[in-house]
Amino acid sequence: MIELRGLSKSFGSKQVLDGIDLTLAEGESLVVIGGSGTGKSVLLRCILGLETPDAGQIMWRGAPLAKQRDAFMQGFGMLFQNAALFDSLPIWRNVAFRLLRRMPKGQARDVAVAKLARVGLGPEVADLYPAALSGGMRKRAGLARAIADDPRVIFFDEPTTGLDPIRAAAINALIREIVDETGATAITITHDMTSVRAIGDRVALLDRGRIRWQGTVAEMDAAPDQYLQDFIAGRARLSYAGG
Ligand SMILES: Nc1ncnc2c1ncn2[C@@H]1O[C@H](COP(=O)(O)OP(=O)(O)OP(=O)(O)O)[C@@H](O)[C@H]1O
Repeated sequence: MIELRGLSKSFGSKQVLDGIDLTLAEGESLVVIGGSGTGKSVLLRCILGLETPDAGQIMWRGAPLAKQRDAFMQGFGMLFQNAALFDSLPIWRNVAFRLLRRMPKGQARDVAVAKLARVGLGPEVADLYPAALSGGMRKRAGLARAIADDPRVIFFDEPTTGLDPIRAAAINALIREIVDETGATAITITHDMTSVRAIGDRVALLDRGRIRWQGTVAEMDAAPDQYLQDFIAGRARLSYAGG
């Protein structure tokens, strides 16, 4: 459904992506992991059209994504790293942001309240402003916004950053349920191995601009790649310092 072929991107003399090949089937949940600064965000930004790759292609449903950008974005939802809610808008308007462009206010509000319920937030939250919500609730509201327009493709950017382990586990479980329920194709970027196991069908490890390893979550633990195993276990080696 989404296919990256030989995707490369440099900033000045720094080659960030160096020939990424990655295929994602419809309804699949892919988790991209990798050390800080390995280009995970740049990869997402290329798919979103916010960066122009130097080389390579991004295909969607068999044709170049760049030529179907509007159709892609219409069926797309995203949970941003820090939920990225608009502070000046009540929660329901944040959730209904896109819906308000194409349906009456009352109807958009009803959908927003239903999506909030799906992520475990009651109707009393709808009229609160983001500042009144805890970090976990903001994440849930961000998730409600991501699914408000029933997307076919969802990106989750560091979904558990800033949450305690129990709230992180709840968000991971909720994301997995939503991905299963909607059948949406999902790409998640994370450092959190608990998220990888909870959310992913497949994992791709990004290292020095390339996909160093990819396979199913089940294959990951037995994979004979030392760096992958150190990454999973959170083991440091001197050779990784600064890299
Ligand atoms: N617009 C830009 N101009 C110059 N360099 C950039 C730009 N965007 C990203 N980079 C560089 O590209 C590299 C990869 O950045 P990216 O944000 O994709 O890493 P990441 O894997 O998402 O890291 P983290 O896990 O820390 O969020 C970094 O060295 C970063 O400084």
